[in-house]
Amino acid sequence: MEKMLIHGGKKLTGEVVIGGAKNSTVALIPAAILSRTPVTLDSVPHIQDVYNLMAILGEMNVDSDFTGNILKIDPTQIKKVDLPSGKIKSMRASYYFMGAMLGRFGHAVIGLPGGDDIGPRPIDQHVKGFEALGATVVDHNGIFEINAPKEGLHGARIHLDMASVGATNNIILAAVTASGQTVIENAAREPEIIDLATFLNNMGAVIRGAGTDTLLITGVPELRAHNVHTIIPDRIEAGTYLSLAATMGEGILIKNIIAEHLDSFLAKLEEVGVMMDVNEDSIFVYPSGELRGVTLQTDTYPGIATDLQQPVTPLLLAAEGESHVIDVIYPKRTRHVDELIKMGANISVGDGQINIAHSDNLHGANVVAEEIRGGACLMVAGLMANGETVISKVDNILRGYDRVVMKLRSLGADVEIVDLPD
Ligand SMILES: CC(=O)N[C@H]1[C@@H](OP(=O)(O)OP(=O)(O)OC[C@H]2O[C@@H](n3ccc(=O)[nH]c3=O)[C@H](O)[C@@H]2O)O[C@H](CO)[C@@H](O)[C@@H]1O
Ligand SMILES: C=C(OP(=O)(O)O)C(=O)O
Repeated sequence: MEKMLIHGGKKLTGEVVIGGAKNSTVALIPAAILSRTPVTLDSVPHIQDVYNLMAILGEMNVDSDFTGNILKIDPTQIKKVDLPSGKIKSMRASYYFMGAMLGRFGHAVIGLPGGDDIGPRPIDQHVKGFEALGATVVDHNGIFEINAPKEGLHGARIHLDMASVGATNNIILAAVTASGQTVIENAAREPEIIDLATFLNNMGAVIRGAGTDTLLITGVPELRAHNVHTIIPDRIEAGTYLSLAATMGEGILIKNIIAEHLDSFLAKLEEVGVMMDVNEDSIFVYPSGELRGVTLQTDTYPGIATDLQQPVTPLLLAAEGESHVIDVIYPKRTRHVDELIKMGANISVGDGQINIAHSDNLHGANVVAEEIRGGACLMVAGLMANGETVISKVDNILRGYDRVVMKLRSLGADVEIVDLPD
């Protein structure tokens, strides 16, 4: 089995360039099938999720070519196919094919991945949105069959019970070609939603209000791509390298960052005592001096992303005093805690929060990346720990971190992917 082998304890220096946002990319690729003309995406990250989405496109007779950072998608020969199993079950974001196929064909059969790795992830708000647009949705034990009425989808007013990123994007995908106007209230405001809306608007869609909590969508008959769309930088990848740089860096420049997307996280890093120069599209992180424990609570955007609470944990282990992490989005996102304890970390879960005490003697261990950000946390901890760390289920890291081994090695890390028995 492929594992990540780390010999930790080495100080790191140099520069790293952040890739395109995974959470934009996994929405933009399904969105491409709404176009009647070929689509070109730039700044596409080299991550397993992209390769899996390309395989799904292939099943729909949609050719794609990924060279350098450019992904070309040709949906002109697309075929309406049901996707109950296979690659579609390899990632959560497959659910975007529901909205995209509903918008393109008025019909979708999509199997969703089972098992929860960060706590419950219902899609009731996606379903509520599709139904409001006139569709019928039947759940055949995890395979969702969705059909538009004979006359096609119609605009509707939809109030989301929570500001769900996935539901907001999925409803956008279905509504852009519905007849009439759709209003999404309590919409998610994440930058990746603005990226999707920009991409669709450039193809002729009419979406107003992206980035606010109210979206107005006026349906158009069809979409056509004309321009290359450049994906926004991955703020979660950036936050992970910021945490690493503050923990183990001897001066690291992180390039291709939109600092505004990380505002609340950067403020928290400053509270910890991290010294940074925030420039127009890069951040330089100085070697850390004294670091202080803090209380960190996740929130929807512009709050601190749940996807950063695990990657920042090693930094909090390095800080003096106690830290507390409260994840209100995914309270059960704690699978990294037992693994960190194997490495000698003083960390526990209790009272609905993660309690972290200063741990200055982390040691290497055999640990498991049960999910993407838990895996990123173990990777940073492994780089910090003395001795050898072996991370299994490394595919969970590789599915969302662009060329991570190459990037870490360029900073001087001793890290490689190796084939080791379980
Ligand atoms: C591909 C992608 O973009 N993934 C991100 C997206 O996931 P995803 O879009 O799946 O997350 P949501 O924003 O939908 O989930 C937020 C919260 O709402 C709940 N909920 C959501 C939908 C629903 O129908 N019913 C419901 O109860 C979820 O259980 C969760 O507690 O946003 C999450 C929260 O920022 C991030 O951790 C993920 O990295
Ligand atoms: C949970 C995440 O991703 P996904 O929604 O793709 O599972 C994540 O990126 O942290």
